[in-house]
Amino acid sequence: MTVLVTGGAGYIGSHMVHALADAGESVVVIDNLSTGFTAFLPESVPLFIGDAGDENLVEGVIAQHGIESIIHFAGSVVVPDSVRDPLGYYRNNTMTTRSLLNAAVKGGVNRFIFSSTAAVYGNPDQVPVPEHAPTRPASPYGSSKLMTEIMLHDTASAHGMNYVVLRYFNVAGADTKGRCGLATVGATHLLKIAVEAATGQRAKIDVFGTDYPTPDGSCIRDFIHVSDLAQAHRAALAYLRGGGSSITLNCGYGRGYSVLETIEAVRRVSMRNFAVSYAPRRPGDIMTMVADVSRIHATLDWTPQYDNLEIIATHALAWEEKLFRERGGLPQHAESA
Ligand SMILES: NC(=O)c1ccc[n+]([C@@H]2O[C@H](COP(=O)([O-])OP(=O)(O)OC[C@H]3O[C@@H](n4cnc5c(N)ncnc54)[C@H](O)[C@@H]3O)[C@@H](O)[C@H]2O)c1
Ligand SMILES: O=c1ccn([C@@H]2O[C@H](COP(=O)(O)OP(=O)(O)O[C@H]3O[C@H](CO)[C@H](O)[C@H](O)[C@H]3O)[C@@H](O)[C@H]2O)c(=O)[nH]1
Repeated sequence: MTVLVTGGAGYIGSHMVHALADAGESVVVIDNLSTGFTAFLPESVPLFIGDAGDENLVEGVIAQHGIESIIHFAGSVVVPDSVRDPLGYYRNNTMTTRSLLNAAVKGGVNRFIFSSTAAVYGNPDQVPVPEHAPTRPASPYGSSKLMTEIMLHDTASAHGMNYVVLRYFNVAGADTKGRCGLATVGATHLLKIAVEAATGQRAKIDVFGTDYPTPDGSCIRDFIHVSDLAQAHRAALAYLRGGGSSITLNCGYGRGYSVLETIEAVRRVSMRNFAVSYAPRRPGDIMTMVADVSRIHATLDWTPQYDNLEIIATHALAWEEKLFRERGGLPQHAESA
């Protein structure tokens, strides 16, 4: 009963690996380390450094380790990069998953959990967004994930596989034991930028757009703590092991916070009054993105532990302070100090 985690050395994947290992599961990782870190992994977990789309590698790992389920995080994740390099995103997200699925089918793996994204919805007509909302991705990143969802659905129907697609909303926070967190150089996530400002690595944070028709004029997001997200995957695994049929689920808390509220939360928990400046809207931003979470709660045995913006901000800050200390107090990017 071994679980294969692709992209297990990355931000979310490493939390998944720790959650599985903490629960006594047998787990192996395939990661090409393009954006991952070996230091995030427990020493007891075998790491195969290679491509999740390398069918020979995957078939070998499936056979050698008796893989019963695959949790697939490996991929490229930066929305603006996908606009510049759509074919790179279709290769590393869509084509890689096609090869991975082919190896899974050949190896007889019939449980598959896939990291999808709220970006598949594009600009939603209704908020909170239910899973049956129209999918109109506004970027090649979102399209590459939606194409993968479709491919997974067809493959599962043809080959007796069951899957859970998890559409993540805004993932944030870090492991409470400090074992892993967001360390990607150049990450642009709001909470990451805010904690970089709070630790003095940035002179200020820009708020992209304060003229939206929202209560305070800034965009609204549904933040989910990365450790709760990992536990949602464990619940999805239990659901599939219990004979659950294929399903797509939103992963969020179902509650939105504005960009300004989020920055205020980081100021409060850090007790540092870093500068905030108002900047024009960021092209392509969606005004309000909040998950309808009724289906995930009706389907999975999952109770979030960290559904609180200040707790998420506290954990993100603690992780950033650790990274900053380890770099000897040097900012992540020379240009941002
Ligand atoms: N972070 C978010 O807010 C967010 C939101 C929605 C969905 N997701 C999805 O979650 C997954 C994980 O995202 P993350 O934030 O942890 O990103 P990440 O970049 O930290 O992790 C991706 C991991 O996959 C590895 N990888 C990339 N391509 C690979 C390949 N072809 N073969 C093997 N390994 C490969 C990288 O080295 C890295 O360890 C991605 O599929 C992403 O699209 C993330
Ligand atoms: O320095 C910053 C950074 C972000 N923002 C704002 O904060 C909000 C959130 O931005 P993020 O970049 O943190 O996240 P996104 O909502 O754009 O995208 C994230 O969530 C999506 C799902 O909703 C996708 O999964 C995507 O991969 C993931 O990065 C946006 O309004 C953005 O304009 C700022 O104002 N200043």
